[in-house]
Amino acid sequence: MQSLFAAGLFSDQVALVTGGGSGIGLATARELAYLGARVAICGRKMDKVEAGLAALAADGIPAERMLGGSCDIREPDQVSAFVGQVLERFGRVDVLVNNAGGQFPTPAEGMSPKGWEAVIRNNLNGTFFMTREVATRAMIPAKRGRIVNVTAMVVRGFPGMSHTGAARAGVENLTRSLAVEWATHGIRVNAVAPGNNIRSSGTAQYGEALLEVTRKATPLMRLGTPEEVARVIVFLASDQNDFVTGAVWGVDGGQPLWGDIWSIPDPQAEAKG
Ligand SMILES: CCCCCCCCCCC/C=C/C(=O)SCCNC(=O)CCNC(=O)[C@H](O)C(C)(C)COP(=O)(O)OP(=O)(O)OC[C@H]1O[C@@H](n2cnc3c(N)ncnc32)[C@H](O)[C@@H]1OP(=O)(O)O
Ligand SMILES: NC(=O)C1=CN([C@@H]2O[C@H](COP(=O)(O)OP(=O)(O)OC[C@H]3O[C@@H](n4cnc5c(N)ncnc54)[C@H](OP(=O)(O)O)[C@@H]3O)[C@@H](O)[C@H]2O)C=CC1
Repeated sequence: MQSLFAAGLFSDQVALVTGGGSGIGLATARELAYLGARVAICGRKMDKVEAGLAALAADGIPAERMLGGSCDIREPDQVSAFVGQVLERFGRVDVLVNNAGGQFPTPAEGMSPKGWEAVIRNNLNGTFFMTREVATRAMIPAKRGRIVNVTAMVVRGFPGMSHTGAARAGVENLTRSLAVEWATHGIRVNAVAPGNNIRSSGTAQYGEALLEVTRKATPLMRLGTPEEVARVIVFLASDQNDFVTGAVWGVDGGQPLWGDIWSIPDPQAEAKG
């Protein structure tokens, strides 16, 4: 593996990456580990976490520098237990990447209260629970930390997935609040918003036809990769970034600026039959 960043940039540091068993999370964990960090990854499904650990091992990361566990970020008890495991094993957390998340497509009018709540819990509540746990137990006592929240490109709303749009906007606002509240604790808090155009294990479920729609609505006329998102996350998580906090950085090929992204039906065309 080659990296844009200086070898050893994260030596002696510990990084916790939620949803680190697949996609953008795994690409981030790989880059951090390659740069010397000890990495802890988690997800709901242990088989995915184990596949992630195996991928890191295949890239030459020694077993003593990684830890994987099952943890549903929506459950405060599981979050507390996992953070406890990481602290017991590695003794500190320098970097937290809140990458775990996801949703399902549905028109707002057909969304049940449980469906709405499931996605808000997954993306907004889970991010807050993990952040608070890591900050209070590791970063605030150490007077040092870098948090990077992975959101989504929601500047034009998220028609067809309004629950996730609301949750991600909430995380962006949380990013700004905590950047100010915790500046005096030596903690920087930023967010990375991938465009809805990154080819990953996550977007595979949307199918090639929708991905083609989103590709054509991207000025750079291609889909992005998990590694391209990971590089921006890693920069923000590093000591090379010493004056950026409370920022939301898009990695989207210019998608917010141009093009019709959403394949939702045109209500007027529908009315005409
Ligand atoms: C239309 C616009 C599409 C534009 C497409 C553009 C191109 C792609 C852009 C993609 C951008 C984003 C990419 C990504 O985020 S990648 C990550 C991908 N991974 C995921 O998104 C999967 C995550 N999903 C989950 O983990 C779970 O589904 C979730 C946590 C969200 C819910 O699981 P949970 O176990 O909590 O939920 P329950 O099964 O208990 O159900 C609770 C209620 O929610 C309703 N529900 C759940 N899943 C679905 C579904 N797939 N479809 C419809 N409804 C769903 C369910 O019905 C429950 O409600 P009710 O009991 O009232 O029925
Ligand atoms: N790819 C894209 O185009 C875009 C992605 N994003 C966001 O980027 C992030 C990474 O997505 P991507 O890599 O593409 O997709 P993946 O589906 O590969 O990654 C999501 C990861 O999060 C984990 N996860 C989901 N919910 C939970 C939970 N409640 N607790 C713990 N872990 C959880 C999943 O593991 P498990 O299922 O085992 O829990 C999985 O490893 C997500 O937040 C996604 O919504 C945003 C915009 C666009």
